[in-house]
Amino acid sequence: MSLPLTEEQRKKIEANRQKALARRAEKLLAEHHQKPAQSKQGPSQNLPRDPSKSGSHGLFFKQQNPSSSSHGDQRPQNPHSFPPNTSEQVKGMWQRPEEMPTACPSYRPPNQVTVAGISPPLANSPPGIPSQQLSGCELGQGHPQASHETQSTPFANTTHEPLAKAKNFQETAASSSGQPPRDPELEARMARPSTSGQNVSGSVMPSTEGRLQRETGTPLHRVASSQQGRCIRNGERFQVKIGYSEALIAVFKSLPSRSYDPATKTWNFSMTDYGPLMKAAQRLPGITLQPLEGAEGHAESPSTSSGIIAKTGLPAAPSLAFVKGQCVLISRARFEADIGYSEDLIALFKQMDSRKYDVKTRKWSFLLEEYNKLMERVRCLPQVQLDPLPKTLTLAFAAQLQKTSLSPVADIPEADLSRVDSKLVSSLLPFQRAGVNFAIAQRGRLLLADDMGLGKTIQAICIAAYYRKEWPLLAVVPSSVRFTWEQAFRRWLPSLNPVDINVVVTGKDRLTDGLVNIVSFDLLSKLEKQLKPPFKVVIIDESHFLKNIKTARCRAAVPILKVAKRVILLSGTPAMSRPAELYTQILAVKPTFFPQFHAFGLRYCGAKRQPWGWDYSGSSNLGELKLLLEEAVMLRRLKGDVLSQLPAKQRKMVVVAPGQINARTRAALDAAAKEMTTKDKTKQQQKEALILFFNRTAEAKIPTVIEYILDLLESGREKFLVFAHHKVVLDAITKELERKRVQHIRIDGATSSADREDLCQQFQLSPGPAVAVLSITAANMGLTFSSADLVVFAELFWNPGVLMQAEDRVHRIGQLSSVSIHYLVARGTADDYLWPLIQEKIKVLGEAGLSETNFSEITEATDYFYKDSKQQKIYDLFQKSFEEDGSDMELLEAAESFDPGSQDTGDTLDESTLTGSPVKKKRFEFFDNWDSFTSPL
Ligand SMILES: Nc1ncnc2c1ncn2[C@@H]1O[C@H](COP(=O)(O)OP(=O)(O)OP(=O)(O)O)[C@@H](O)[C@H]1O
Repeated sequence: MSLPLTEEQRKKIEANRQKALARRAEKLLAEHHQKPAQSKQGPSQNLPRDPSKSGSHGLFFKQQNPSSSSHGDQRPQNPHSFPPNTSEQVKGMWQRPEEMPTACPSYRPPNQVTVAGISPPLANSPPGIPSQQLSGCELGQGHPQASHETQSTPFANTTHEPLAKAKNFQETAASSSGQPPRDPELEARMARPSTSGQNVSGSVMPSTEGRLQRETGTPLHRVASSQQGRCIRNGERFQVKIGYSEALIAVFKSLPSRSYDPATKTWNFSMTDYGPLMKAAQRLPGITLQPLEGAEGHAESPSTSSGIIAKTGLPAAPSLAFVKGQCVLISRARFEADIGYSEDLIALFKQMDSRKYDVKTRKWSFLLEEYNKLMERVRCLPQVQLDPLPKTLTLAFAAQLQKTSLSPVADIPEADLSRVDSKLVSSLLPFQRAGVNFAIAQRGRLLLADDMGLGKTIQAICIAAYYRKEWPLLAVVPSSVRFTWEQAFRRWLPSLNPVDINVVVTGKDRLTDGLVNIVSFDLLSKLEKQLKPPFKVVIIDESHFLKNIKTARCRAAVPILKVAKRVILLSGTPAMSRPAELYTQILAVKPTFFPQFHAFGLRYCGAKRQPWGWDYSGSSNLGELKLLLEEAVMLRRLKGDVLSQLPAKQRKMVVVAPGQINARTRAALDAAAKEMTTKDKTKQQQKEALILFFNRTAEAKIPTVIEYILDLLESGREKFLVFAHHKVVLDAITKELERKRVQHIRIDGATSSADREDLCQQFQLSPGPAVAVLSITAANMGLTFSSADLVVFAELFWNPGVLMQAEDRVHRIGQLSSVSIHYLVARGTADDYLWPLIQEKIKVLGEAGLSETNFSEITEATDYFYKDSKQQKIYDLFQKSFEEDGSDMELLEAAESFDPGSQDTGDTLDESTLTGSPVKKKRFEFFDNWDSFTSPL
């Protein structure tokens, strides 16, 4: 379940983000002023090849300079790059089609001339050059009184790919200065009066550029500013957004319908002036004006509006507008050209058999099998730059590029699972079996991102078991579920000898002792030196824990994953707020896809260059990212997709870490257990001992319970119920939720009836994350919490009827989902006896037809069998005590009044105990709706 943030939360998050950005910008600006020379010429800060060695991988990367590194061109690789000798063609100002390279034999664009040299010069600026970054350029600065200083283009902050054809030329011309490429012929021609005698350029150049030339002694081409802008339709009029250019303003002023809006500092015109304006703009050196989107067929488009030309007296010039765009994948079978208007391009598009025009988006799309043909022909249009699909995509969809399969989903073969324990294979639900097939088709490297509770564990164990010959296996899991994983291995792989399972509990344990080795994220970073030789099969549970490369856990895990042969990542919420969070997980599964973050950031994180570096916190091309992930990296099914295969309730026994019970509590527990089995005790004394044991159990479980709850929140669980019995446990949970500022309600024996209903409603209607902390005995009836689909029992209770009633607070009318129930069971505590007792009772009820569920079949297998007579005795005592009339009351009262502080065990509940685990770190920040990102387009 994943709900959107409230408006208030969004605002708060955005405000905080802006503050952080502003602080960072200030700091970097200050640094920049202190060391100007260094900032201009300092060594390039390339992204490291191995992001795991980067110290700056976070939401924002420090300023990079990809242009100067070996991987400088991190733009998508063009598999169809131009032959080097074509650079000469674009140096010349006027390029006739018949002079086109023979690489474009079939296509003849309409007879026209093009200005290659006026491609946006700043497109060549490497992302790392700071000169434009600090200029604070804005869109729409065509103010008549604007400063005459040379300004960067409004697009200076975007990463322009230069005309591929002009690459060599541009690299040499612009590499040292970052200035526009030189083309004397172009300059000479541009300086000539226009054929109409209306010397638009000439009227401007002497006054600005000529003056600059005189003052600086610098040739024109060195100081000429480049401006890129665009036309935006606004009802019957259109607006021009572009930086300041005196020449252009002169053009604007020559147009009859001109109007200047001081508020937006932009000029606008009626559509009758569109054609003349575009033509005049094309004649201005360094000015590139993107036409109105979807201007195809517009009677007044530049090259067809002869009527307008006659009206204004401007010459009939060929279409010289430079258009730039990119190819984007829109389905497994089709790609789209996301590009502005160009008559030639449209003519070319119309030659494609599979063309489709979307009137809504005004974009053309084609089958992938026509991709290569289209790209080849587009290269023949010098005034068009259509960036190819990233190489990663063309490789991932290679089959479709050859011959498009129109199937909306990939055909995945059925894997032969005969080598895996039949118990496991026969238990797989159909969608789980499909998950295993997908994993094996991906050669054991995938991100299994099924919704929570869909059984990622059983699938992961099956996939790992398929590669059993390559074991030993490493499973890296949150500390709170290490023993649950141990249980799951035992349950699903009976062929695995339990002694071969090694659960790493302390930093002194060996990581490689077992055939199956289970370790927490935090211990992994302490034990990483033991990882040689590397594990070939690795499972990472809750892999979103690795989203930030700066963390020790991620730095420890990523290198292991890169060299492992099989990598099984599991997460119900791989990214909670932004695509950048997916990067490390993609890197782990497919290290070759995006070896550098920057390329990923540019394509999918809406990377923006800021004065202080690159901001990767946004998102872009999400549909394409989803397709790529689904094709080659990730499998995600939502509960709703497979609801018919799920039971109404799924119970899970979570074995919580006994390692977190401190020595003092452990001693108290042992003493209480001993007390129960001491001979010659009266019945009353035995009962008192049992109550003490039960109370000590509550106290001992607190840290692990809290860790588990915080893990759930970090994993994106938004709304759930936590039932506990002892006041001390309820208090500790609510205190921690308050500390972490998690919305919560509490209903216990002290809550009035009126308040119960209000609190319940409050929880039901709460849009964001919320936890209901409930007393097992006071809130197990009469309340509806159907807006949650998860119930956690922090404590066990001896009466299964009460537990089931409590479960049914979410499993009731109004519940549309399958409900998950997690029972937290702590080894070495009263739970060892309560858990089998509960199961036994349910079995009896089931046999009598009084219970539709059977715990032992639905929940994880338990290995609670009593090895010695002492344990049997305790079990018997539990059974006897809880079956006798009145025992419940006695125990309830004892639990209510239990105060560990009064029994000199307060140290077990102090802050350090509660927060000594990794949970003390900031656990979650955003709960954006991941599903809106992954849901079908
Ligand atoms: N095929 C199955 N047969 C029996 N039990 C199953 C099956 N699949 C899942 N379960 C049970 O469903 C419960 C939830 O499974 P699991 O913990 O693997 O889900 P998950 O996808 O990892 O959820 P989360 O993301 O919340 O951890 C477990 O108790 C598990 O044993």
